[in-house]
Amino acid sequence: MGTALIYDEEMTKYKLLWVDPACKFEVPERLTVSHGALVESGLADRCVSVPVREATDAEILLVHSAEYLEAVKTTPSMSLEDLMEFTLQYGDVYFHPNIYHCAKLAIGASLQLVDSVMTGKVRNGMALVRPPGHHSMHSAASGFCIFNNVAIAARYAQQRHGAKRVLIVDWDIHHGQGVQYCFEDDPSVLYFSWHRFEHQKFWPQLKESDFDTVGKEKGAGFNINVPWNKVGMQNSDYLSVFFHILLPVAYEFCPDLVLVSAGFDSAIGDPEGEMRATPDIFAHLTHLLMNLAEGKVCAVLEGGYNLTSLPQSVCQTVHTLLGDPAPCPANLDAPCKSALESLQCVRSVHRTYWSCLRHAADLPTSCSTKHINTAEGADQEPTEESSQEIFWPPPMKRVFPPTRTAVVLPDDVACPDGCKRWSLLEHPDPQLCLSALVDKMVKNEICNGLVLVPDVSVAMICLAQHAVAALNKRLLVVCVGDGMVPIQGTEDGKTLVVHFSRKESEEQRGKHFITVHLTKGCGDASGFIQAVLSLLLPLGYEYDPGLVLLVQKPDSGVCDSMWRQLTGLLQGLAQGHMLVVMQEDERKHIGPTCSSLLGIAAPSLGQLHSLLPEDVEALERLRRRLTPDWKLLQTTVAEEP
Ligand SMILES: COCC(O)(O)CCCCCNCCCN
Ligand SMILES: [Zn+2]
Repeated sequence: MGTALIYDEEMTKYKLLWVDPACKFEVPERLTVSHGALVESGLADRCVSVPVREATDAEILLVHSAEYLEAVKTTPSMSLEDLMEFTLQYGDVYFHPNIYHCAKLAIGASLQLVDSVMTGKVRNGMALVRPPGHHSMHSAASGFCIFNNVAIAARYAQQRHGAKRVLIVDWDIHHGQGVQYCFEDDPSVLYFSWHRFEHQKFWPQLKESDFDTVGKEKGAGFNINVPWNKVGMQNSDYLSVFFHILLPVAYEFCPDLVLVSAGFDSAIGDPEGEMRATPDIFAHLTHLLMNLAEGKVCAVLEGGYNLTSLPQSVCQTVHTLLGDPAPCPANLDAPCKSALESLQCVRSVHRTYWSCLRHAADLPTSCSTKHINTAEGADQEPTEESSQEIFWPPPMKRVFPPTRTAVVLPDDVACPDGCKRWSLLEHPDPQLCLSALVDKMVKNEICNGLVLVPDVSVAMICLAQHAVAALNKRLLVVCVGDGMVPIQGTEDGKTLVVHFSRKESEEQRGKHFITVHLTKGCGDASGFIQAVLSLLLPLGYEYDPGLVLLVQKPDSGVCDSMWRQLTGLLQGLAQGHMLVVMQEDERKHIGPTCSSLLGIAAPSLGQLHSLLPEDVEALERLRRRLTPDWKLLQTTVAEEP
């Protein structure tokens, strides 16, 4: 299944007709450079081009009032003076004779994308639109937005396609208050937004953009605000919020559709965001969402004003939507103190609504006091716009290996569609065969592989030794199932073993040999997925291996959908170089494993029940033990003594 790309140059045909410093950088070039980069890189040709259409009045009225729609309808025939007069009633937005037309196309593009994904015509997609939408409200334009594209798309997906639960992920650097207002009492739409806030000093300077606005009445818990109280947030800060807030909650919510308010003013170089996350981070943010809702992900452009990092970020997002392996995450280190403070605040206020956050810590003392007197900060100016030139390396070219998935199977087992059989014939010695396969992966001739062997333990040792010794690559070994893990020599840090087991392991074998104890092992989806999201992934991203070895021990009890989630999520590491090793009598897992290795989204796990209390305690004990060595596991600020 393909990736839809929806764009029409008509949406570049409006611009600011007078002087207004607040709106000066919302220019048509934002769209032309983004689309141009997709064409230039060959990505546009790999997408399914879907035409735009105009939204109907009924679709606009899903979110907006008739009065507001009627008012906007009068703008095409207005004189310049009338347009300026009309604009004055709203904030940080401008009107133009053609903006109503473009606003209808922006909604129509979003709805065409929803249709294409919900009907299964494509797997996922991106709509490049102008004007953006997430600030516009029931009866008001705001922040360059006329109509709320994504809010209308969410309501449309529910009414037209029967989507029950819709997740909106807003990674734009501004708070989409229009989306928040639209769904704040609605438990069927979970709105997640991070945004520059600076203790309410930053636009739109709303108290209700802070972490303690969680939704109202039945919608309580279904509105998640992550305020960035400082500029300069980096990749580690963004990933930490995904691992410790968004992903655990998103998997518990179990959406039928994921809409992304894809604003790229959260990328480095943007004059509005002033953050320092690099464009490749959007490859990982996108990848981490692609096993939700069976892969039904619709990204709709919001903001993004740096005409270099915007197209780079758009390309990173589309690369990943197409299934291309993600680049290795750029220089991750610890999340900053301010990010940790926000992380702890959000987890604390949401722990009553989400079982995956039940064990979250209390509000940090600093934040509760500062939280009381932030009102003082409201009237001050936000951080001065930095004038010095900012540089960042262009994202690495993402070359797709000639073979995506190689398989080593017993002769009597057919090679699954789309895979390439790696025959034992050329390499009579099975161990040599495995080593040769690893060599091809490291040379990027093969992306990933599945190997069925007589004895996983023997294979594991051989592969570990070869990968580390011969290839000098850091190796992450993820082992699922009880029993010994015969990997020696993790002391040198060249191998990190994470073992999911029902048995509490007595010996703690140091920082690089981690046993995750789950009462029911991998049989309990909610315990297992939470351990994967908030323990395994942070460890894996921080370790940044060159190769991932995923081993399924015999009778591990892991179910197909769980196994495919794990196989899918781990492909965000090591540029997708993952080798799955299973016992050769585990034939029923061959098909499901290969579909994940081929990039097909995993089935959803269903709405997850609460974690077992003993698992929660075990995971928290493990986190406390590991956090001094693994910074991305942190979820709280170190309390001042
Ligand atoms: C959905 O629109 C995308 C967006 O969120 O990027 C719009 C931002 C409007 C920012 C308005 N204040 C500008 C003040 C000048 N420094
Ligand atoms: Zn923005």
